[in-house]
Amino acid sequence: MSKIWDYIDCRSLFHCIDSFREFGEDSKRALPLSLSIVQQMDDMVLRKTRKFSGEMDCCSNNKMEDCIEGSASAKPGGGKKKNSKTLASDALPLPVGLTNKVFFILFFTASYFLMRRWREKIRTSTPLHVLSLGELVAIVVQLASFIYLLGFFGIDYVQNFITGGNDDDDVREELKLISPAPKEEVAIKPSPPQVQLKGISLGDNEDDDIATAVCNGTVASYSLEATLGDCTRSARVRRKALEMMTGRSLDGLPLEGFDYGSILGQCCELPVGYVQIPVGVAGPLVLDGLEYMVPMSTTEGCLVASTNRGCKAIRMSGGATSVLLRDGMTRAPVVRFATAKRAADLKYYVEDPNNSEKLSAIFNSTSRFARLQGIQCGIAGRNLYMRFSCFTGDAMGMNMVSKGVQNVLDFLQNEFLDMDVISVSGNFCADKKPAAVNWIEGRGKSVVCEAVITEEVVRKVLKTTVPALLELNMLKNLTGSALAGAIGGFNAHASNIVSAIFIATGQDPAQNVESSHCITMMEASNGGKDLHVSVTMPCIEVGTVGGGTQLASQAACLNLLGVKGANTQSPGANAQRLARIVAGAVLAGELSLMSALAAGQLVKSHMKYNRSSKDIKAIS
Ligand SMILES: CC(C)(COP(=O)([O-])OP(=O)([O-])OC[C@H]1O[C@@H](n2cnc3c(N)ncnc32)[C@H](O)[C@@H]1OP(=O)([O-])[O-])[C@@H](O)C(=O)NCCC(=O)NCCSC(=O)C[C@@](C)(O)CC(=O)[O-]
Ligand SMILES: NC(=O)C1=CN([C@@H]2O[C@H](COP(=O)(O)OP(=O)(O)OC[C@H]3O[C@@H](n4cnc5c(N)ncnc54)[C@H](OP(=O)(O)O)[C@@H]3O)[C@@H](O)[C@H]2O)C=CC1
Repeated sequence: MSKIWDYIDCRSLFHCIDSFREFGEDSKRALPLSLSIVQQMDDMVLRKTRKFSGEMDCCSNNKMEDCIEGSASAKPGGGKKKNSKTLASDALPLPVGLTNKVFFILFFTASYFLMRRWREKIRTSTPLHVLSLGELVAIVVQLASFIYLLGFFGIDYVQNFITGGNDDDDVREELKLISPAPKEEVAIKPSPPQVQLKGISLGDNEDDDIATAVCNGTVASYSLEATLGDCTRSARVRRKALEMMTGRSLDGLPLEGFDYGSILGQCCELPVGYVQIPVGVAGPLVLDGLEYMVPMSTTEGCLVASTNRGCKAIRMSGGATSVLLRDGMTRAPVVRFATAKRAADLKYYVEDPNNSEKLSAIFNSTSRFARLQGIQCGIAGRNLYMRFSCFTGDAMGMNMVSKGVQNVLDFLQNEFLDMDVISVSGNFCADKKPAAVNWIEGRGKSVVCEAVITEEVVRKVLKTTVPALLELNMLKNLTGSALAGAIGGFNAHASNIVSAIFIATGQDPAQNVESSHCITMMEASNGGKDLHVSVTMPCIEVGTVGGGTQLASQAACLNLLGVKGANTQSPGANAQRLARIVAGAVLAGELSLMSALAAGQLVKSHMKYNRSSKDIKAIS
């Protein structure tokens, strides 16, 4: 019996039963009641018909992962099977809805008529089997409509019962399409052996046929995962289609050996393979009394060697120390009012300490970890920019802070009805762009890292002198950058180290822009004998959960550093440690490159480690 409950909306059915009771109690309401029953049954019919017509286009109406679940579990031929189902009503020339209405009205009217007649006969002691013409007609009508209704609802149920409920599975699949399921299940769903796609005929080599359909636009490339239910196969088919479309080979771009399920709905759309970037390791980096082997993913020869040399210099001088100055990710929406006065009203409202608790509660309710720290406002005419800053635990936090900001905007919209939300991001944040606001106020983790390098180490390991380094730093990193009008670029190559660690550990590489903001200071220490070197980096935007950090290779690199995943004891501690490591590695990189430049070693070293000695002509 549970099968039919799955099949028909229970609430509608109970409603129908209630209506039946009412019908018996008050026969005067027979017609309106039967019409309302018809309406309710019609809703059921509609749902049932939708199931067969396969009209639900999950990819256009639902989130990708929602529809993946449904289609990933679809049985072979799912779609076609649904289309080819035959209903009793198919035999009729009228639309299903209208036919149903007619038969329901006939059934209930005939039943009502017969019940009244039989009650009359019982009262007057007339034998029940003596039938008038009207009663005969009513019985025929009742039987005919009963057979129709049984055909529409009942036969299908009986068939299901006999065939083991295959069709029920279809219904469950349809329900799965509507309700999102856990992502993990999506990734591990076994692929169906055979697939039927609407409008294309599949031969022996299904993948080629599907690739052709992608090429000619019959099947959308982005819907392959949902349709095939197999992420690797989807990437293979998409890749084949791409080669067919462009006439260019993708040989050399690996396909196998990657878990495409792990990027679905989180890291990359339309995958056709993956790029291999080598990972080198520099270290040990001695930082805050601990040793780290730093993974760096790069194709710039010399970079890892250089950082490694810097690590050696730091280690031999007793290690580096770091300080975390602040930790808060930012997002700044822009809203517009009719006047600058109204924009200022909102500015005063969000800056009023009496409102901060309320706004924090609204923001914080969107996450277990996000905690609003403050809102900094900037006004341009009648437009208000609110730079929200929030703690984001071990996540880099952009999705998290955006979600919180959206919630606050929804609240503010009710308080300031004339507020026009232009965009959840108004560039006063500022994400992935060089901007003075980040350089001055900070974004993500602000870290300063320092070390005192002994004169002996400068001479023996770095092959230069303290005075040469002091002079170079002043003329290059400070004066030269000032002349260039730099914002946050008062360093030699912080972005080299930041990007390499970002790629290795699954950070968002575009955020290397502001994460590389850095001022490198070199000052004389111990009476001018030794070198005090520091890097101050106000915007290191890193996380150990979310984004690419969960991918196998990147997670392995985080594991190497001892900061993989969420820190359960102290949320945020892993991400903060990673930020300190980034700063420490930048310190090492700065020391080494600056020394190479001071010693006139740069070109020579790059000729050795960064230029191929192979015959390029022969290779290409
Ligand atoms: C290449 C070095 C390190 C040689 O430096 P060296 O002092 O001649 O090397 P060494 O053989 O004497 O070895 C010293 C230490 O360096 C390390 N080291 C040495 N070789 C290796 C290696 N193969 N692999 C790993 N580590 C290496 C290693 O720690 C070694 O100690 P050991 O282990 O022998 O006791 C040096 O010349 C150097 O650092 N050059 C600078 C290269 C650099 O930093 N490139 C970055 C890219 S430049 C750029 O993109 C930005 C730029 C330049 O445009 C920015 C700007 O405008 O300034
Ligand atoms: N939306 C945007 O504007 C932008 C997005 N991005 C992208 O955003 C992604 C990163 O967003 P981000 O918000 O960092 O990550 P996620 O969107 O993955 O959010 C982090 C998730 O991890 C959960 N979580 C579990 N444990 C912890 C913990 N200890 N600390 C923090 N969170 C934890 C959070 O829980 P809970 O649900 O309770 O918060 C949340 O669901 C990257 O892919 C990046 O490329 C980049 C720039 C802009």
